[in-house]
Amino acid sequence: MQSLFRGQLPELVLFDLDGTLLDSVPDLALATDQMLQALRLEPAGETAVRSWVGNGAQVLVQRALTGQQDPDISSIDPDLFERAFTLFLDCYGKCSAERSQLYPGVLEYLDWLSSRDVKMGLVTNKPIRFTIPLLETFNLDRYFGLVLGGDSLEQKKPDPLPLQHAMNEFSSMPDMTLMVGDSKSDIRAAQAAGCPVVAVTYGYNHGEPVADYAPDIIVDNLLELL
Ligand SMILES: O=C(O)COP(=O)(O)O
Ligand SMILES: [Mg+2]
Repeated sequence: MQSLFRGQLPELVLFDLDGTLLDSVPDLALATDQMLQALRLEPAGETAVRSWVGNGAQVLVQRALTGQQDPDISSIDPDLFERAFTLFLDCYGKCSAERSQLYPGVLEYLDWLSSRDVKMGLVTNKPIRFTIPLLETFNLDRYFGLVLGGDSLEQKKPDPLPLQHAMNEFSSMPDMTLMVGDSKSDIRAAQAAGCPVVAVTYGYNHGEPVADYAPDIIVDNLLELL
C-alpha cells in the first residue's frame, strides 16, 4: 500500500462505518422489520436489508417500502414515508447496538495506525445521531479526530464533499489521504475526491463485487494493509 503514498504511510485515513468497521445489518434489519410490521407490511429480512444499506436511512426506508433497490420515489405516499421514517428512527434508536459487531482486524488496524500517528476520520452515510453513540458503544470514538454522518453536510457519499471537508479539516492532500470503505459510494466518492481507496470484500455493496468499481486495493481483512 505504501507505493500509493511515496513509500510512506498516508497522512490521513478516512473510514466508512457500516460494512467496513461495523457489521450493523442485523440491527438495521431488526429496525426495518419492526417498522414494516408496525405498518402491517411484510418483513423484509436480513438478506434484503443487507443489499439496501449504504445510502443512508431515508433511502433504506424508501427501499424497504417499495422492495426495490432503485425506488421510484414519486410512487411512495409522502404520509406513509413520514410514518415509516419516524418508526424506523425510533426502532433503530432502541436497537442499534444489540446485535451489531466489529469486523475482525478492525481494532488492531486502528491501533496500528494510531500508534504511528496517522490521523483518522470517520465518514459514514448513517445519520449522525446514531453514529456517535455507536462509536462510543464500540469504543471507537477515541480514534477519530472528525466524525461526519450522512446528514452532517449538504451532500453525502458518493458525492466527494464529505471527504473534501475532512481533508480540509485535517489539512491533508488527496494524494496523502486514504479512503477505506465497503461500497461503490465510498469508492466513487474517493475517486471523485482524488484519494486512493481500499475496498473491503466482506461488507455491503448492494450484492455487487467491489472489484467492479476499480478500487486501488481490495482486502478481505484490514490487517492485510499492515
Ligand atoms: O447508513 C448507511 O446507509 C450506510 O452507512 P455507511 O456509509 O457507514 O456504509
Ligand atoms: Mg458502508
